[in-house]
Amino acid sequence: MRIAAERLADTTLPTAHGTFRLTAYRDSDGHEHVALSLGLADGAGDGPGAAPAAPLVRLHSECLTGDALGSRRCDCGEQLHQALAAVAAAGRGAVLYLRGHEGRGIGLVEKMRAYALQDGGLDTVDANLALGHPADARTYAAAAAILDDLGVGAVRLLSSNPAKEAALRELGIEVVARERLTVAARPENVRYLTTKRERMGHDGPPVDDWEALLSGVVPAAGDLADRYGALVAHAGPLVLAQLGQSLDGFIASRTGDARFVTGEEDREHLHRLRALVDAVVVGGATAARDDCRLTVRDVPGPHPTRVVLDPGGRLPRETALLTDGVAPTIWVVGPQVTCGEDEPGAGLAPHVELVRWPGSWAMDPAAVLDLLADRGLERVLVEGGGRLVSAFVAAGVVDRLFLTTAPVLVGDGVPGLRVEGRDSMAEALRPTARRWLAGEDVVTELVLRP
Ligand SMILES: Nc1nc2c(ncn2[C@@H]2O[C@H](COP(=O)(O)OP(=O)(O)OP(=O)(O)O)[C@@H](O)[C@H]2O)c(=O)[nH]1
Ligand SMILES: [Zn+2]
Repeated sequence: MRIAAERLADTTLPTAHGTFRLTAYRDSDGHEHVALSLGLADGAGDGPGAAPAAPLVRLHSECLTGDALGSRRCDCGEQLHQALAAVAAAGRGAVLYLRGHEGRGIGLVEKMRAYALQDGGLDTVDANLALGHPADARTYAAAAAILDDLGVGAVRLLSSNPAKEAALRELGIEVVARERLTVAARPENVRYLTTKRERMGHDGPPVDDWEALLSGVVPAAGDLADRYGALVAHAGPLVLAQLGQSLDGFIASRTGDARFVTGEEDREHLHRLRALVDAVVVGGATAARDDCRLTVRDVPGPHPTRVVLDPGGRLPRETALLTDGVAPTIWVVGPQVTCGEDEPGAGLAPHVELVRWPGSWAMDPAAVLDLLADRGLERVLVEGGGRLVSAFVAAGVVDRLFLTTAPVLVGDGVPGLRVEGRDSMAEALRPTARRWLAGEDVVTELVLRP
């Protein structure tokens, strides 16, 4: 049964989008709603044969944080303004501002509790469920009653939510079309937008799969979801390793020329891995030889912290990692290394932290990972050179190894991955493998730890 919505006040409201008729209602639950409308009375007078097109209508759910405070966690504020602009442009229609809908009907305080759970990793649906609420507790009877009062029996609905359309139909309002409002995906809202699409049946424009993965959401299907979804979904510490080598197992020629063993697609893959981890680790000799930057350039995404394991302190002071300032760099040197005339680390750029490897230990992989974990860097990519990656693999600390092979034969040079020799094939390492083509190259992903 329709909740009566009583009309209590009628006035006008000049806004940035034009001057609307503003009508106030109270429903039988005590919620006070407003309708901002334009041209509805005019349209009603068109008479038979010249029936006006159904007006543009938005049922806007109250969202204090988005509508009034400009929150970027959701798309509500932008949708409200787009809807008002669309109705103004059409010259005929209404935006119903529905109270009691805050937090999809669970109220402001509960929505903020849900946000706190989302800060801890839950998505918007699971956060509601964890608090004992339905994913969506809104009802639209008051909205239908208000439309009735405004003389609107058929609408072109501004929404990406098919459930709203169905609810209005149930309540006897004809929905002749549904038109979507588009809000730009941003790092802060992409997870929310993706969850609405993937879990709440919204059919707004798709959020870019890579943006979704960067925000921790795994799209339902697609190459990127297949390749990187498991890494994104993996909770807790994660150690990845990656090497690009020739088919005969070299990462550089015998003069150290490493440009370029694998192709552009593999480099893009490497940049995606970098964007998905907290830190990348390289050996000092490799960093000195390649003067690499270890940043994310081929795809959107954050740069990882760069960690150079350099027992001999060979990294030249003018190298990009120590001078470019674009991402934090941790330079781990052996206990005996002197870094200049003065105090260790004197004169280093502010983005560089110098760590002296304590006393007698070798830079053993597990201890390196502990050092990084102490700094909150738990998702780590070990990316070169061959000896360093092999040492991490041999230490049994790598979860997944991405080994790209390029159809090139180098004959002699800097070796890529090396594992301990076995006497028989039966003893050889044969981990679960997945592979895909990256241009001319083959990426093989080996699952070393389940
Ligand atoms: N519980 C909860 N509510 C939220 C969250 N983010 C936004 N909301 C509320 O969701 C409501 C808006 O609903 P949406 O799901 O964004 O969109 P919709 O109204 O279903 O669909 P559209 O018509 O396309 O906008 C507002 O009342 C917001 O307060 C959240 O993370 N948790
Ligand atoms: Zn909102």
